[in-house]
Amino acid sequence: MAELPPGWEHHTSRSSGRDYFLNIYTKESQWEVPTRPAKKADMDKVQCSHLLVKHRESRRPASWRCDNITISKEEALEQLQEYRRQIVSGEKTFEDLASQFSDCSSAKRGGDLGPFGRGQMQKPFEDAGFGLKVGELSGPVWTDSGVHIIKRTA
Ligand SMILES: O=C(CCc1ccccc1)N[C@H](Cc1nc2ccccc2[nH]1)C(=O)O
Repeated sequence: MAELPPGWEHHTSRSSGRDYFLNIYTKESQWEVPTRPAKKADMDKVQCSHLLVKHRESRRPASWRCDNITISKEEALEQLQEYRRQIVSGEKTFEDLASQFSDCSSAKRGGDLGPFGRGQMQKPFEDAGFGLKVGELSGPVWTDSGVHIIKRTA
């Protein structure tokens, strides 16, 4: 492979055997051979994944998992705290539980919401996300959507 622009690593996919390229700053990967230096994560953005449990008072008490969510706020919190315990103990991974149980469409991507800046997400979520260090897991965070645990990934 010709010399790569700065900030990229050349990898080979274990599943497909295809070459791919990893941005060493944002940990994002791409199939296309990079032609420009890898962009650094902008400090005014964070990247988070989350696991959302909705309840009957959620702004939209429905999701890909359930077309009519009727559990109480207390029950949602109990479920979320059990997921958090399993993640912290190492019994389960965040991505596995978010993929299976999150009431947000981001469940399809292990809970990943992509990078976001201030002013994009509901305020309690934004403040929690910007308050985390990379790799850190939040406690329960309440928004109009329900109750979340948030993992900052970049
Ligand atoms: O708003 C969305 C989509 C969020 C999303 C952003 C970027 C990529 C993929 C999904 N879904 C809501 C549930 C929900 N409420 C949230 C509040 C804050 C952050 C993420 C959230 N997810 C819902 O489904 O009711």
